[in-house]
Amino acid sequence: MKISLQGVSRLFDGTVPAVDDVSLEIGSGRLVALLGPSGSGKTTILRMVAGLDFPDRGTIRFGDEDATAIPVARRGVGFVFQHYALFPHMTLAENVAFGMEALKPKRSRAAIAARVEELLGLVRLPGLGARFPAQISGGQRQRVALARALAVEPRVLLLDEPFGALDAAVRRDLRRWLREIHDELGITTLFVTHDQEEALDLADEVVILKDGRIVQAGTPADVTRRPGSPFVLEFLGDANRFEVSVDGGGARFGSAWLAAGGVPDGRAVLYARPRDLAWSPDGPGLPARIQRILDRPDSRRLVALTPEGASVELDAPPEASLRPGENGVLAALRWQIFPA
Ligand SMILES: Nc1ncnc2c1ncn2[C@@H]1O[C@H](COP(=O)(O)OP(=O)(O)OP(=O)(O)O)[C@@H](O)[C@H]1O
Repeated sequence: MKISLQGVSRLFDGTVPAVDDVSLEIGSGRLVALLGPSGSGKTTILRMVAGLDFPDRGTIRFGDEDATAIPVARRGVGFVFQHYALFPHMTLAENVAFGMEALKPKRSRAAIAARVEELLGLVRLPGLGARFPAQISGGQRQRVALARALAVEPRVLLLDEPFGALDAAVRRDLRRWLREIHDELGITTLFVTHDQEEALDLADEVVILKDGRIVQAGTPADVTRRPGSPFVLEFLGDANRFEVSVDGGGARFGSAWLAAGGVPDGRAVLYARPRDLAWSPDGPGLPARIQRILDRPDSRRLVALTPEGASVELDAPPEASLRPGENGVLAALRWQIFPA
């Protein structure tokens, strides 16, 4: 089921739109993430797709059908929200069966019981139907919430920060698991998160929002390799920012000359992520001094200070023999320049 939004706006108080002229297509069977800072309009878009809220302008189509004014009960969507808790007084099986009792045509009790067991198996919790929500972990509860959302055979699955309340390791596990389930079922899914890593790991396509507008959309590879603006570049991950001056297609970076293709002459901003800078004892680049060395399980990070007092972070190979206080140069391996 393809979903399309055309020129959708939502004004709550009539002044600043929470969602501002958003046009977006979610291809059938795709998993699309809405990513943006707090207040950028993600939840409002999701609620309008669900039929829990309605646009002031624009249309929402499900396939060829105009769904803009169809209420939630007739829209055929399943949702999982961070705080859309399971019913605590019901067993897991009763929670999953909850929406199925209202399905038409009516299912027999045996058919419902069989489907509940099948769904608990799908979310990798077979045989736990008799337990209560308090007797399972937070991660398992969100898996049951997904089984409950799937029980009504939705045409579309909507997830709003479903793993937001869980710790980092559990979130990573659930992310992989959700992707597997999605690949198994192929159900069109819209996922809201403010966690860049989650969106990039999980989605076929990432839609980045700011102040109710789409600032960039594309595959994870597109948006990370070709961020269209300083906002997207900074929002997607750690980046060092240097003020430079572009002159004749290049910019000076210490003693190095870096290409600035397409950027007009004048003041500009150069960005380099920690992995895009290398430390070397000498050679072309920006002079700096190592201030701190941060050894982490998956990387080694240097914090270096330039003579102007700017603090720069860069990755270094774990085996390099380096010491705080050492002088050297920052060499740029990859960079991006935007007009200031
Ligand atoms: N019911 C409402 N009445 C008035 N303003 C609202 C309402 N719901 C949301 N807003 C406003 O709309 C804007 C977008 O909110 P929304 O919840 O969609 O953002 P979000 O990107 O999902 O944020 P978060 O990540 O914090 O959940 C915010 O400025 C918010 O204050």
